[in-house]
Amino acid sequence: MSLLVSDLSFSYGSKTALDGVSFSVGRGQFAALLGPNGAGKSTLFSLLTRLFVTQGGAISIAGHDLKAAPLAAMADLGVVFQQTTLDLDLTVRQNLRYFAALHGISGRDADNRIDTALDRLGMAERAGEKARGLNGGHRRRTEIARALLHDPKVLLLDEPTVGLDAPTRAGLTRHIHDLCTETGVTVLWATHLTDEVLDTDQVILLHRGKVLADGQCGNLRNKRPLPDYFAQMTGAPA
Ligand SMILES: Nc1ncnc2c1ncn2[C@@H]1O[C@H](COP(=O)(O)OP(=O)(O)OP(=O)(O)O)[C@@H](O)[C@H]1O
Repeated sequence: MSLLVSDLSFSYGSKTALDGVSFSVGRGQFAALLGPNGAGKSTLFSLLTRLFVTQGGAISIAGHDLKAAPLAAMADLGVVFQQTTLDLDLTVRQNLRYFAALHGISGRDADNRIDTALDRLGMAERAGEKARGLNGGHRRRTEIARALLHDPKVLLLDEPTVGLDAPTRAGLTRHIHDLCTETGVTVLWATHLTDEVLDTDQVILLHRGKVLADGQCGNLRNKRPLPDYFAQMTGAPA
């Protein structure tokens, strides 16, 4: 399994945010972490990215236990945070070069990786543009390209389409699905938007800190529209 989460729990003081969360995602799988506001998605991402320290349970990334082998685990992890983290005064290529350098990648190797990543995201022609001049969708693509530079085996995206219009959202969602198929990268995509999920995707339905359902979307929804299934399971509108 590329991503393994076992019996994970986390509390903010007396407030339980995650309660015995377990799931696994296989290589090249697109998994949607679906949950209404307050379900615990951001807390889970904070634990997966080591912003928070795990209180109970375990996380394994590409076979590396996050606690026992944090550097190896993080080397196989790419992350796209909800808030943009680009330097708007730098060009797309400069933003990516800076990140590559942080990973010890420089020179021709860095440039080759940057070209490949930008090409994959349909951003090759924008390499010389300042990030400030890009629209929201292209900024997101730049961040995804950046997250792929070090060839991670697992890519986490925390509500990556927030603030984007419908066609841009659809394009980005399609791109990431293609990426799974073409490169074998494993994706965990947090969202509360059911139209970003395909029937062949794995759905991990999180609600009030617990996994309510985990399976292939088509099987879970069983011919019902996904928003109906989501609403029935969580009591929240999709
Ligand atoms: N710093 C904090 N202190 C106390 N409770 C918190 C804190 N951060 C989150 N919570 C609570 O923990 C639970 C899970 O929150 P979390 O932000 O992980 O959910 P989420 O699914 O990411 O929601 P959203 O989509 O609104 O970000 C919620 O009940 C939330 O109110």
